[in-house]
Amino acid sequence: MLILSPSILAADFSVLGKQIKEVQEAGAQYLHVDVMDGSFVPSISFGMPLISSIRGTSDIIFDVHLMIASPERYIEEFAKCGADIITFHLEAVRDPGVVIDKIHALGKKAGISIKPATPIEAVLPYLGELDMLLVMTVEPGFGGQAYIPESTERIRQARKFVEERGLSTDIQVDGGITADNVHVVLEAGANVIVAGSAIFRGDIGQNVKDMLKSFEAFQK
Ligand SMILES: O=C(CO)[C@@H](O)[C@H](O)COP(=O)(O)O
Ligand SMILES: [Fe+2]
Repeated sequence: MLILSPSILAADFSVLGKQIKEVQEAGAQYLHVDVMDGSFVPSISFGMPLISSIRGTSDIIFDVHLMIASPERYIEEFAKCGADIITFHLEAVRDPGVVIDKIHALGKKAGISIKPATPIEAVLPYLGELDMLLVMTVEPGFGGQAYIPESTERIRQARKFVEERGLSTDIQVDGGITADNVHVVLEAGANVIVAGSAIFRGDIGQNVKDMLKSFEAFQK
Protein backbone atom coordinates (compact mmCIF):
# COMPACT_ATOMS: atom_id res chain seq x y z
CA MET A 1 0.00 0.00 0.00
CA LEU A 2 1.30 3.46 -0.90
CA ILE A 3 1.12 6.02 1.90
CA LEU A 4 1.45 9.81 1.83
CA SER A 5 2.93 11.48 4.91
CA PRO A 6 2.83 15.30 4.60
CA SER A 7 5.57 16.98 6.65
CA ILE A 8 4.25 19.78 8.85
CA LEU A 9 7.68 21.43 8.86
CA ALA A 10 6.45 23.31 5.77
CA ALA A 11 3.02 24.15 7.26
CA ASP A 12 1.80 27.53 8.55
CA PHE A 13 1.99 27.01 12.33
CA SER A 14 -0.51 29.81 12.98
CA VAL A 15 -3.21 27.60 11.40
CA LEU A 16 -1.65 24.19 11.94
CA GLY A 17 -4.81 22.40 13.16
CA LYS A 18 -6.72 23.58 10.09
CA GLN A 19 -3.97 22.50 7.70
CA ILE A 20 -3.73 19.05 9.31
CA LYS A 21 -7.48 18.64 8.79
CA GLU A 22 -7.04 19.66 5.16
CA VAL A 23 -4.38 17.04 4.39
CA GLN A 24 -6.36 14.32 6.16
CA GLU A 25 -9.62 15.16 4.39
CA ALA A 26 -7.83 15.17 1.02
CA GLY A 27 -6.65 11.58 1.66
CA ALA A 28 -3.21 11.66 3.34
CA GLN A 29 -2.88 8.64 5.65
CA TYR A 30 0.03 9.78 7.88
CA LEU A 31 1.30 13.09 9.24
CA HIS A 32 5.09 13.49 9.26
CA VAL A 33 6.35 15.30 12.35
CA ASP A 34 10.01 16.43 12.16
CA VAL A 35 11.69 16.95 15.54
CA MET A 36 15.08 18.74 15.34
CA ASP A 37 17.29 19.54 18.32
CA GLY A 38 19.98 21.93 17.03
CA SER A 39 22.60 19.29 17.88
CA PHE A 40 22.10 16.19 15.70
CA VAL A 41 21.02 18.63 12.99
CA PRO A 42 21.79 22.38 12.89
CA SER A 43 18.17 23.50 13.08
CA ILE A 44 15.58 23.45 15.88
CA SER A 45 11.93 22.73 15.02
CA PHE A 46 9.57 21.82 17.89
CA GLY A 47 8.99 19.16 20.51
CA MET A 48 6.44 17.46 22.74
CA PRO A 49 4.16 20.43 23.63
CA LEU A 50 3.35 21.05 19.97
CA ILE A 51 2.79 17.35 19.27
CA SER A 52 0.48 17.08 22.32
CA SER A 53 -1.62 20.00 21.21
CA ILE A 54 -2.07 18.84 17.60
CA ARG A 55 -2.81 15.31 18.87
CA GLY A 56 -6.04 16.73 20.22
CA THR A 57 -7.07 18.00 16.79
CA SER A 58 -6.75 14.86 14.67
CA ASP A 59 -6.74 11.05 14.70
CA ILE A 60 -4.36 10.83 11.70
CA ILE A 61 -1.33 8.55 12.24
CA PHE A 62 1.56 10.58 13.66
CA ASP A 63 4.80 9.55 11.95
CA VAL A 64 7.45 11.18 14.16
CA HIS A 65 10.93 11.63 12.67
CA LEU A 66 13.41 12.28 15.47
CA MET A 67 16.48 14.19 14.30
CA ILE A 68 17.89 14.40 17.81
CA ALA A 69 21.02 13.23 19.62
CA SER A 70 20.58 10.22 21.95
CA PRO A 71 16.86 9.77 21.17
CA GLU A 72 16.62 6.93 23.72
CA ARG A 73 16.29 9.64 26.41
CA TYR A 74 12.90 10.75 25.07
CA ILE A 75 11.10 7.69 23.67
CA GLU A 76 8.55 7.50 26.55
CA GLU A 77 7.74 11.20 26.23
CA PHE A 78 7.18 11.03 22.47
CA ALA A 79 5.00 7.95 22.92
CA LYS A 80 3.01 9.75 25.63
CA CYS A 81 2.47 12.95 23.64
CA GLY A 82 0.91 11.10 20.70
CA ALA A 83 3.45 9.52 18.35
CA ASP A 84 2.23 6.37 16.56
CA ILE A 85 5.44 5.65 14.67
CA ILE A 86 8.77 6.69 16.18
CA THR A 87 11.73 6.88 13.81
CA PHE A 88 15.21 7.65 15.13
CA HIS A 89 18.54 8.06 13.33
CA LEU A 90 20.94 5.13 13.26
CA GLU A 91 23.80 7.67 13.46
CA ALA A 92 22.43 9.11 16.74
CA VAL A 93 22.41 5.99 18.93
CA ARG A 94 24.87 3.53 20.39
CA ASP A 95 22.59 0.49 20.51
CA PRO A 96 19.75 0.69 17.97
CA GLY A 97 18.32 -2.68 19.10
CA VAL A 98 17.65 -1.34 22.60
CA VAL A 99 15.85 1.72 21.20
CA ILE A 100 13.68 -0.43 18.90
CA ASP A 101 12.71 -2.62 21.88
CA LYS A 102 11.86 0.45 23.94
CA ILE A 103 9.54 1.77 21.21
CA HIS A 104 7.83 -1.61 20.79
CA ALA A 105 7.42 -2.04 24.55
CA LEU A 106 5.39 1.18 24.49
CA GLY A 107 3.11 -0.26 21.79
CA LYS A 108 4.42 1.99 19.00
CA LYS A 109 5.89 1.24 15.60
CA ALA A 110 9.66 1.63 15.25
CA GLY A 111 11.61 3.14 12.38
CA ILE A 112 15.29 3.74 11.71
CA SER A 113 16.41 6.60 9.49
CA ILE A 114 19.71 6.79 7.67
CA LYS A 115 21.47 9.86 6.28
CA PRO A 116 22.53 9.94 2.60
CA ALA A 117 26.15 8.99 3.44
CA THR A 118 25.30 5.98 5.64
CA PRO A 119 25.50 2.66 3.79
CA ILE A 120 22.19 0.78 3.68
CA GLU A 121 24.06 -2.32 4.94
CA ALA A 122 24.50 -0.60 8.33
CA VAL A 123 20.82 -1.18 9.08
CA LEU A 124 20.78 -4.88 8.15
CA PRO A 125 21.29 -6.24 11.71
CA TYR A 126 18.04 -4.49 12.75
CA LEU A 127 15.94 -4.86 9.62
CA GLY A 128 13.98 -7.85 10.93
CA GLU A 129 12.81 -5.86 14.00
CA LEU A 130 11.88 -2.69 12.15
CA ASP A 131 8.44 -1.56 11.01
CA MET A 132 9.93 1.10 8.75
CA LEU A 133 13.26 2.05 7.21
CA LEU A 134 13.59 5.74 6.32
CA VAL A 135 16.07 6.36 3.52
CA MET A 136 16.76 10.10 3.64
CA THR A 137 16.79 11.63 0.16
CA VAL A 138 18.29 14.93 1.37
CA GLU A 139 20.67 15.75 4.23
CA PRO A 140 18.40 15.92 7.32
CA GLY A 141 17.91 19.34 8.92
CA PHE A 142 15.88 21.49 6.55
CA GLY A 143 12.80 21.35 4.35
CA GLY A 144 12.77 22.61 0.77
CA GLN A 145 15.99 20.94 -0.44
CA ALA A 146 16.45 19.20 -3.79
CA TYR A 147 16.21 15.39 -4.07
CA ILE A 148 19.67 13.77 -4.13
CA PRO A 149 19.70 11.64 -7.34
CA GLU A 150 22.01 8.97 -5.83
CA SER A 151 19.13 8.16 -3.43
CA THR A 152 17.32 6.18 -6.13
CA GLU A 153 19.89 3.40 -6.12
CA ARG A 154 19.86 3.34 -2.29
CA ILE A 155 16.07 2.91 -2.22
CA ARG A 156 16.38 0.08 -4.74
CA GLN A 157 19.00 -1.57 -2.53
CA ALA A 158 16.83 -1.19 0.59
CA ARG A 159 13.84 -2.78 -1.19
CA LYS A 160 16.05 -5.64 -2.36
CA PHE A 161 17.26 -6.34 1.20
CA VAL A 162 13.68 -6.31 2.52
CA GLU A 163 12.45 -8.65 -0.21
CA GLU A 164 15.37 -11.07 0.03
CA ARG A 165 14.55 -11.53 3.70
CA GLY A 166 10.83 -11.97 3.08
CA LEU A 167 10.06 -8.98 5.32
CA SER A 168 7.19 -6.48 5.08
CA THR A 169 9.21 -3.49 6.34
CA ASP A 170 7.93 -0.19 4.96
CA ILE A 171 10.45 1.87 3.03
CA GLN A 172 10.00 5.58 3.60
CA VAL A 173 11.64 8.38 1.65
CA ASP A 174 11.97 11.96 2.85
CA GLY A 175 13.27 15.11 1.19
CA GLY A 176 12.72 16.87 -2.11
CA ILE A 177 9.79 14.69 -3.23
CA THR A 178 7.19 16.28 -5.51
CA ALA A 179 4.27 15.04 -7.64
CA ASP A 180 6.67 15.25 -10.60
CA ASN A 181 9.50 13.08 -9.27
CA VAL A 182 7.57 10.73 -6.95
CA HIS A 183 7.36 8.05 -9.67
CA VAL A 184 11.17 7.69 -9.45
CA VAL A 185 11.11 6.71 -5.74
CA LEU A 186 8.00 4.54 -6.16
CA GLU A 187 9.61 2.68 -9.03
CA ALA A 188 12.74 2.14 -6.89
CA GLY A 189 10.61 0.55 -4.15
CA ALA A 190 9.59 3.23 -1.65
CA ASN A 191 6.04 2.92 -0.28
CA VAL A 192 5.78 5.66 2.38
CA ILE A 193 6.30 9.08 0.85
CA VAL A 194 7.07 12.20 2.88
CA ALA A 195 6.50 15.59 1.27
CA GLY A 196 6.64 19.00 2.94
CA SER A 197 6.98 21.91 0.52
CA ALA A 198 5.17 20.03 -2.25
CA ILE A 199 2.09 19.74 -0.02
CA PHE A 200 1.98 22.87 2.15
CA ARG A 201 2.97 25.48 -0.47
CA GLY A 202 -0.11 26.62 -2.42
CA ASP A 203 -3.43 24.74 -2.45
CA ILE A 204 -2.92 22.04 0.20
CA GLY A 205 -5.95 19.88 -0.66
CA GLN A 206 -5.13 19.97 -4.37
CA ASN A 207 -1.45 19.16 -3.71
CA VAL A 208 -2.44 16.05 -1.71
CA LYS A 209 -4.81 14.98 -4.48
CA ASP A 210 -2.13 15.51 -7.16
CA MET A 211 0.32 13.40 -5.19
CA LEU A 212 -2.25 10.63 -4.70
CA LYS A 213 -3.01 10.82 -8.43
CA SER A 214 0.69 10.25 -9.12
CA PHE A 215 0.49 7.18 -6.82
CA GLU A 216 -2.47 5.87 -8.84
CA ALA A 217 -0.75 6.49 -12.16
CA PHE A 218 2.23 4.49 -10.90
CA GLN A 219 0.04 1.57 -9.82
CA LYS A 220 -1.67 1.28 -13.26
O1 LIG B 1 13.14 15.49 7.71
C1 LIG B 1 13.06 16.37 6.87
C2 LIG B 1 14.18 17.34 6.67
O2 LIG B 1 15.18 17.08 7.55
C3 LIG B 1 11.88 16.41 6.01
O3 LIG B 1 10.79 15.71 6.57
C4 LIG B 1 11.44 17.72 5.38
O4 LIG B 1 10.50 18.38 6.16
C5 LIG B 1 10.86 17.42 4.01
O5 LIG B 1 10.58 18.62 3.37
P1 LIG B 1 10.57 18.77 1.77
O6 LIG B 1 11.93 18.40 1.27
O7 LIG B 1 9.52 17.81 1.27
O8 LIG B 1 10.21 20.20 1.56
FE1 LIG C 1 11.47 14.17 8.07
